[in-house]
Amino acid sequence: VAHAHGAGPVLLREAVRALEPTPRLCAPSGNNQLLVMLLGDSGVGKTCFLIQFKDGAFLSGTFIATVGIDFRNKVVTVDGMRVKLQIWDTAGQERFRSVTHAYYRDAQALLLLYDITNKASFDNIRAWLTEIHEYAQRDVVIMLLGNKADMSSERVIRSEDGETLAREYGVPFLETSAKTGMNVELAFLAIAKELKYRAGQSADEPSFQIRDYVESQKKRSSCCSFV
Ligand SMILES: Nc1nc2c(ncn2[C@@H]2O[C@H](COP(=O)(O)OP(=O)(O)OP(=O)(O)O)[C@@H](O)[C@H]2O)c(=O)[nH]1
Repeated sequence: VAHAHGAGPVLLREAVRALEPTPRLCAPSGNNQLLVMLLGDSGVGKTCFLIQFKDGAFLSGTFIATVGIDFRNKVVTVDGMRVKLQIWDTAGQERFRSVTHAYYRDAQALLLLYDITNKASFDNIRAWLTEIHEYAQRDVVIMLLGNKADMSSERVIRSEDGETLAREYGVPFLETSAKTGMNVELAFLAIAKELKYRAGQSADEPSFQIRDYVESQKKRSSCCSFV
């Protein structure tokens, strides 16, 4: 019997879905559809992050590990233009890597998550970036996200550590919470803006810097720590 996230027998839903073929994902159908992929270790909160963005809800309770790959669509408005995001939620578990690798090359943007309460998930970010450089498009937009920022009492990775790592790799960084929704929408909007800017870049358009945009828009805390 396989185990989900090393924490008990595989739940029925996972067992059933494991028998299903990997879903066929649509290729981009035009300039207004963007393919975004969520990556990171198992348990960092990728599925919850996507559900929070899509439905404004948080799935608490039993953790059901994603099998292979899943996706959701959401339309956002960026500078007055409707953009359809097709967001692929990948399984963080090692045993599904060969499945998810196959999809990297189609993604225009990658949200790479770690869990601020889990040091291993942060330490593994370098390995994830190595995989990204091996399998993804060279000009893919990458954003580093330190998720579960609501769990301040269990924090083991300081915000500065996330910022330093992101700076080293030249990618924007945000701390997020799939539970409270902190910075969740901002992460997707920043990516959509960056991709739209790249696609429509013209000489008279003021230059858009995703890192400056994220810095100016982000919420530093999910709650009331400075009140
Ligand atoms: N407090 C808190 N818990 C979270 C947050 N995000 C996810 N969780 C919890 O973390 C656990 C794992 O979340 P998932 O979204 O299933 O993790 P995942 O990264 O999709 O895992 P895999 O599918 O195995 O790759 C669940 O029990 C969630 O309820 C968050 O922002 N804050």
